Amino acid sequence: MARIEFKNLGHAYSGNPASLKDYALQPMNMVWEDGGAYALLGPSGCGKSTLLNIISGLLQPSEGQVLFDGRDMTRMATRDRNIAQVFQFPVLYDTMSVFDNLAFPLRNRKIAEREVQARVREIAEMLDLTRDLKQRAAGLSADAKQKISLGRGLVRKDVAAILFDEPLTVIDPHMKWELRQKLKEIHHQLKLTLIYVTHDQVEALTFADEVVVMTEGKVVQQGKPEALFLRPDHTFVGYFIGSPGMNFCPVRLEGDAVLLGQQRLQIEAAQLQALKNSNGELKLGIRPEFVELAAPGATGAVSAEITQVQHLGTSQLVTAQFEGMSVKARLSPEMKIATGNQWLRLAKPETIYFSNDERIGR
Ligand SMILES: Nc1ncnc2c1ncn2[C@@H]1O[C@H](COP(=O)(O)OP(=O)(O)OP(=O)(O)O)[C@@H](O)[C@H]1O
Repeated sequence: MARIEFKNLGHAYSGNPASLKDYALQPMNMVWEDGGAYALLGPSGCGKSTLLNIISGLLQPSEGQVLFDGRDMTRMATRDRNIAQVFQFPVLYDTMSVFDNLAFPLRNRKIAEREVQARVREIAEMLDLTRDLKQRAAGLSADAKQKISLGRGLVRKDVAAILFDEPLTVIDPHMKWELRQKLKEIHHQLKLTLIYVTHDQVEALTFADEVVVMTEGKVVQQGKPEALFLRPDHTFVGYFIGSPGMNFCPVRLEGDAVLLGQQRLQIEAAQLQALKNSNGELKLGIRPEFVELAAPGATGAVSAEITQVQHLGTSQLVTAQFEGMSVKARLSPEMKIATGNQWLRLAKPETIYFSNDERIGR
């Protein structure tokens, strides 16, 4: 396994970008630690496949370098990079048995047959494929075939990294959950460097130790799932992670007063200072999980109109309007909540402030 490093790495398919907008991947520095389990998360078209293909060597970046353990691999062919890749759809030999499919990457590298036998059985056991080893791949379901593709990705011990490109797309929802758990377990057992591409936040947050969030060709945050939830660096992370995502309200300063529309909001002194120090477009961000009902005129609260209360079993999802803005609150299922006028506390220690969409302050 290897530590993978990007040095000023960027890619523009046109070859001559005039501005940052022209990059599929904006120039960046980044490190993927040896043995780390990473998820690369972002919406369609944000540059995930471009990044993965640069690591595997299917694509040469238009600028910068890719290093494996300090060695420059930027111009190295795919076959010399020692990367295993698992795609959305099964890639295997239908006429071969499951065993031979799993053994293929090892036999191809002239690994001793005794070692092949042992390793294939080990991986088959991990993926619950032991019973199917003698079967021909052709007769198996799409789920089972994709498990074999995962096994083929995991079977070699000597790879620099394993790249998964939305590998659970064809798997049915129940088994998806099981396989995600399996991959996590396998990672802990084998200590592989894994990069798992997905546009599904649940998949990313359950699989990875570190999540890398991308939008419009840019990595906007790399961090542990809790950090993405509690301290998003960018409004996109607040919006994309969580269900529903973070609430955002534009705020403005008038001297020492923080205004949301016509209402004045009392906030902590340190946060007020951070707002005063920044000169961009300001927004308050709070997760629905942290919004509270408050007494009229309470510190950090605004007067709002509750327009909808949805009972969701383990919580109630409340929609409220004020000053032309809409916010959601996730509240306890036992509370009695009526529609109509109600004060909501939005300024709390958990509240994050953004300037030009980037987090400021604490
Ligand atoms: N071969 C190409 N030539 C020109 N532009 C491309 C090419 N491949 C991708 N792009 C563009 O680069 C940007 C990033 O695409 P990429 O496929 O990396 O995104 P993605 O996040 O993997 O999307 P998806 O989840 O839909 O696969 C997009 O705007 C896309 O249109």
